Amino acid sequence: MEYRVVIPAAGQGKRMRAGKNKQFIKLNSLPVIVHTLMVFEKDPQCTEIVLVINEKEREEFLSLLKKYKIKKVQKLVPGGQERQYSVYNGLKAVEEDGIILIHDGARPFIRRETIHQLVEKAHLEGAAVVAVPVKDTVKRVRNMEVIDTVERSSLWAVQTPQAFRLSIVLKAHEAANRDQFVGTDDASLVERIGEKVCIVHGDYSNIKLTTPEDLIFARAILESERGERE
Ligand SMILES: Nc1ccn([C@@H]2O[C@H](COP(=O)(O)OP(=O)(O)OP(=O)(O)O)[C@@H](O)[C@H]2O)c(=O)n1
Ligand SMILES: C[C@](O)(CO)[C@H](O)COP(=O)(O)O
Repeated sequence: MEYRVVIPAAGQGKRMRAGKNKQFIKLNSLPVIVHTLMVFEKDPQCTEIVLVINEKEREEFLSLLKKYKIKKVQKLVPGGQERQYSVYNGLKAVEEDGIILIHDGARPFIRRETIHQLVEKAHLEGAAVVAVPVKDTVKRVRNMEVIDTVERSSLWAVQTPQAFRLSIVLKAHEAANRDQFVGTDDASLVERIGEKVCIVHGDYSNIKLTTPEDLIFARAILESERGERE
């Protein structure tokens, strides 16, 4: 089942405190964004990658695409102030209907088999996201005081990719813009217009590189899975 992917990579990486966009940090001599792009470049079912970037970094991204021979990125689209606006700019650049994945450039460890399960689920149901059961106890807190404990058995930590029929996720973004709603993921925009969103059980290793310690985990994941990743 073919699909296209929008990869938002236009953030500043403030929480990483690396002094540059975390997409350019090297893991085993390859920039984070190249690890991520390669998963889709090598997947025969992926027909197009739309990469959303900070315009100030266009030359740096173009040079990486050339150096690593990443051919499926035919569109480099400018990002926005929020991740949601960057994703919307990417979605508007997709010209054909079908299944579209939205995947953070900062999540380099997504597995092809998970992507394919997700695409199938979205094809059947309209929307599906990768998630893992929460391991910690989660509490609602105000002013550093516990308000209540959230019952854990129904809690899942949602990651990306998030997969949708293009028409559904475009409608959801348009509604969010109209209502000036900003969500932390794309599925929340689809949920709020009443569409069903299904879960595909992913891997705990599909981490989002957000804070410095995530780089330690990332290098350990690469070491532990050396040679396994396609
Ligand atoms: N305005 C934005 C914000 C984020 N992203 C992208 O969305 C993904 C997830 O966002 P996050 O991990 O929060 O990245 P940053 O926004 O760069 O991190 P920070 O919040 O620490 O600055 C990243 O690949 C990031 O580049 C984007 O394209 N446009
Ligand atoms: C979309 C996401 O990766 C799902 O877990 C997450 O919400 C992105 O959050 P961020 O603060 O924009 O990184």
